[in-house]
Amino acid sequence: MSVDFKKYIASVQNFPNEGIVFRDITPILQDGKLYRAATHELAEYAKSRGAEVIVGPEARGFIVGCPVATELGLGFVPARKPGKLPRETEKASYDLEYGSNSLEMHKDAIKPGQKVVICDDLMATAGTLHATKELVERMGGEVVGAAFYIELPDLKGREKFPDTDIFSLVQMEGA
Ligand SMILES: O=P(O)(O)OC[C@H]1O[C@H](OP(=O)(O)OP(=O)(O)O)[C@H](O)[C@@H]1O
Ligand SMILES: Nc1ncnc2[nH]cnc12
Repeated sequence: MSVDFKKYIASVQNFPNEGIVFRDITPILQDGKLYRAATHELAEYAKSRGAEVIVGPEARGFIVGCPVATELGLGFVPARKPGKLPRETEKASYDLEYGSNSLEMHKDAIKPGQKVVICDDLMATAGTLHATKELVERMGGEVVGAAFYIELPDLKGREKFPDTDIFSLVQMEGA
């Protein structure tokens, strides 16, 4: 099934801050066929990259990445916001379109040499991708790709990762 996913993304002006156009994927999630189709496209991509594990940043990266992992029979590793993981962690900080934050992963979550595809709903400035990739690499993992429902090309996230393969279902103009 070839789907025009853009039709199902809601654009909300001035959320969460003035000047931001929030791209809301919940209309995709609440339709079982669309959610499955989006998951399937990301799973085909991850398979083509030879993914051995899927990593997703909290929170929307869980919604996007977990079904990709289960479709492929792979494990899922969460990158969580600070203070949520109970065992020893690695931490990386990042800026995003509307603020800054940190992400943590359990230190033993990725095995040296393991091939990782990072999944998330959207790439804007790619600060989140940067932090997630840094955590994976600190543990000796290899990021073989990153997959998103939405990419905002005007924020030039892709240009920050000339050596990383990046896949997105749709590109949307504007910040
Ligand atoms: O490319 P960037 O500029 O880093 O922005 C993209 C990130 O921003 C959003 O997450 P957010 O931190 O708002 O968290 P949420 O998933 O918990 O809503 C989105 O889900 C991406 O992870
Ligand atoms: N414009 C945007 N819409 C939804 N999530 C985002 N995360 C960062 N920028 C975003």
